[in-house]
Amino acid sequence: MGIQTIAIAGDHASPELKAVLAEQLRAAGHTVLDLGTNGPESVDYPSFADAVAAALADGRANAGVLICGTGIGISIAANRHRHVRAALCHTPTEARLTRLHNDANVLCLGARTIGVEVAKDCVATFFTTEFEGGRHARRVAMLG
Ligand SMILES: O=C(CO)[C@H](O)[C@H](O)COP(=O)(O)O
Repeated sequence: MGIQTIAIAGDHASPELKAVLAEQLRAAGHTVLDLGTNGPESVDYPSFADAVAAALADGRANAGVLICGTGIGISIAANRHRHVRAALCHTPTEARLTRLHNDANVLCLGARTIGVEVAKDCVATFFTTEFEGGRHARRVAMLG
């Protein structure tokens, strides 16, 4: 995917993992836009999905990472936005295939369901894998 400006956000389940992944992304040369949350207070994951979607829409970011407890709710919320292709990944294989086949622009992770090292591998794979195009471009275009 090349060097990106990456918006990262999540709910109250996310801050610890989010900090690790933000540091990993910075170390890889990306610019990171941290849209919160950064504390343990209970917050609502759809707001953070909306914040990353807005950053993609207005050009503040080219890609995103979203984290909630399972990654499920925040991926559902993110995919309500037509310009977002959010992929909930549990393995680097899924992260690779969703870039190759779906041109996913937001990686979703579950802070309560994934280990830190696997999450880091997902991030590393997602942001170094290019969309394959070809037959997949036709299908991605059909997503609207
Ligand atoms: O995973 C999530 C959504 O898919 C949320 O992180 C989870 O629902 C938050 O739960 P709680 O308010 O009990 O901490």
